[in-house]
Amino acid sequence: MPSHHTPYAINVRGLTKSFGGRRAVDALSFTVRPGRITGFLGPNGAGKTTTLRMLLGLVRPTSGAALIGEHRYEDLPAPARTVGALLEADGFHPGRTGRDHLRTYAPALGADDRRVDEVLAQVGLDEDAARRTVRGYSLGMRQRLGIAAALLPDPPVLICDEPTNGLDPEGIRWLRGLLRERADRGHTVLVSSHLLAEMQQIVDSVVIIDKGRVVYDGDVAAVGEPTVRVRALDGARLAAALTAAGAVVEDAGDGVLRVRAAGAEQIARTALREQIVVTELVGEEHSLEELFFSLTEPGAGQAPATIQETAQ
Ligand SMILES: Nc1ncnc2c1ncn2[C@@H]1O[C@H](COP(=O)(O)OP(=O)(O)OP(=O)(O)O)[C@@H](O)[C@H]1O
Repeated sequence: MPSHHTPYAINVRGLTKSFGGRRAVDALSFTVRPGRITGFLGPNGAGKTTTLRMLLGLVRPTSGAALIGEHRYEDLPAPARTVGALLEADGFHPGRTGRDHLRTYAPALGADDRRVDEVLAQVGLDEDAARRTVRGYSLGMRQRLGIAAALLPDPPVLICDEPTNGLDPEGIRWLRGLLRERADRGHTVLVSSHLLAEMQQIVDSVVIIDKGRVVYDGDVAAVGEPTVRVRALDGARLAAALTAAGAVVEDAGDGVLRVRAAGAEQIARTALREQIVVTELVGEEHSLEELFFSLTEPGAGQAPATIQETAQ
């Protein structure tokens, strides 16, 4: 049997799910690597929850595969110990205390009472909270309890659907630390969310889907990298000079160059040295939010974007 510490990638291959005649998930393919936090983003109805449910063996794919490592969830030797999942934070018995809730699940997951107390502490539910019935929990406390349940077996794969729901800014910071710690231990972490600004702070990679298809799959660091938009009378010569100086230059069409790895001042100095007239020079910041809307707004292209393409 694989040890708790065996890393598992998540492999989604040609995954399709139709409800009636409608494709909620449409030939989706992406990989979630261990040792990173991957965000799974998309507008309402994009197919995020359906995809996560297929990964957890709760929904049967129409075709394609949703694999943990190379196995379907139900074919894993110890699925519940391998994959921790936070789906919706309302599957709790309202009359049961937080601690009792975890104790109910613990034996099947190979966790003892000490582990229950450990995860309660990890999610910031103190002794008073642990003794209270879930009926009196706030949404944020329920979310923390759901995360505690997912962490009980210390699983190498953690899948969370909208984990920031109900968390205040402090709670979001705490969640970020918790997910980071798991990724740093080589675990696989997949988190779905609508909260793009927060996701940009939390995740390393992002898979954006829209209408059941991947529209972006890449590093968040590449999304946030600033670029400079330049227009010059002799664009081709300026591009060559900038490239020679170590910048990454892309022809954005319509006479515009998009430059990376060089600031506006360096570009202006290069143009001055080469005696090229610059007619436009604008710094551009790229947020995940901006990318998200450019890819998912009505009329946005459906082809999977590369980092180069999305910078245009
Ligand atoms: N059991 C079901 N029967 C019929 N249609 C469904 C079912 N589950 C999901 N759908 C449809 O599939 C599409 C994708 O839904 P899904 O919940 O996966 O999207 P989502 O990205 O998680 O959205 P949200 O952010 O709103 O939760 C939607 O059009 C939804 O109505």
